[in-house]
Amino acid sequence: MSRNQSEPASFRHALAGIAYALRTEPHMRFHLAASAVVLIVAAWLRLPRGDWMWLLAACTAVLCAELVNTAVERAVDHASLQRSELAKAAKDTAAGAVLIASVFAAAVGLIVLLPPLWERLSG
Ligand SMILES: Nc1ncnc2c1ncn2[C@@H]1O[C@H](COP(=O)(O)OP(=O)(O)OP(=O)(O)O)[C@@H](O)[C@H]1O
Repeated sequence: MSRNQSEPASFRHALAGIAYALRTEPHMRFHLAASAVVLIVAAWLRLPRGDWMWLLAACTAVLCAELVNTAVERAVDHASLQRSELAKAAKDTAAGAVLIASVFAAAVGLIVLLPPLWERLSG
């Protein structure tokens, strides 16, 4: 592996990593679909720019956490498929990152998206 790889090559590898996670991780597909729905609803509600920033931050946090979680799972399994306390700690900690990002995203959804959505649907 070259340490001086060109920018387009690095970009291609990053896209390949995202495509890999989408192909192999149902959670990643769910988070991407949920992000798309949230952003479509935000556009429909014509939310102000400040609200968009929160929603984009929440979607980005969840997708990045899921990518890192997938990377940790693969790296641990590549190192050894044997069960160990350290392997468990690494995977559980990475899963914790996804949980925290998901709770943040749910809170942002409740605070930013729910009130205007409720208003639109009920009025
Ligand atoms: N080598 C291992 N040694 C000890 N415990 C492990 C090991 N591999 C997995 N585990 C435990 O099983 C849990 C599930 O691990 P796994 O690799 O199956 O990920 P997962 O929960 O299926 O994630 P995803 O659904 O995102 O693929 C881990 O969080 C950890 O607690």
